[in-house]
Amino acid sequence: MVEIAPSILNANLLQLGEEVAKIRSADWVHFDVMDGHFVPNLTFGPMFVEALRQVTAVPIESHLMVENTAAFIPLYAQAGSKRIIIHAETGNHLHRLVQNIKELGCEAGVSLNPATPLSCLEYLLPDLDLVLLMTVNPGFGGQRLIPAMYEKIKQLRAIISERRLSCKIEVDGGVNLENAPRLVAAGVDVLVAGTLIYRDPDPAAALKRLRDGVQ
Ligand SMILES: O=C(CO)[C@H](O)[C@H](O)COP(=O)(O)O
Repeated sequence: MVEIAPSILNANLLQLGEEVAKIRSADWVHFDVMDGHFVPNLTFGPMFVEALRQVTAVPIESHLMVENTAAFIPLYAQAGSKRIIIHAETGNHLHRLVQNIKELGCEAGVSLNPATPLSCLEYLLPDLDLVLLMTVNPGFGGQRLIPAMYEKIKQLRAIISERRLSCKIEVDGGVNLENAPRLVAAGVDVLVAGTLIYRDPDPAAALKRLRDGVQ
């Protein structure tokens, strides 16, 4: 079963509670944390996770697009994230950071920017619950998926299968109804979708269309 994780980046931020209520059939709420340094945009602090947790039963995954990853992990864990995803490009001690996430009781994911090779995860893959492959350069919603990422997904799927690992593959950026079946065929388990869902006048219907298109 493919999982769907709507990104609230392009939701109506003045009505965030209502916006999240519209995606109650989602598997995850994808929460984009940007610090204005690692990416050229700035978004939500941990208090937003805490507030959203009061109004939704859908688990929250926090995607930390920040430079100081070590400092932010505990804040987003304590705020109630079920999964924390950090960037390989930011961590000098990626293995230690992944262990920190797990010690705090969260699932651990590592994200790779489009230009970052899969090889940097060779010794870490068995420890991961999820690898998030960025299919756009992070920072903004509404970009086009980079076609070279299909091959990257296939290669990661082959490595996970060959090594008999249980780690899931998630993709983020430019997911739409046309490319979603191809992404799933390449080996994706979890689709992040922001613009597709929240730029639709009926986010619940958009979520259902995406799900129906890939099941
Ligand atoms: O991490 C992100 C941006 O860095 C967002 O989750 C992503 O861009 C959402 O993409 P889209 O709006 O294309 O669905």
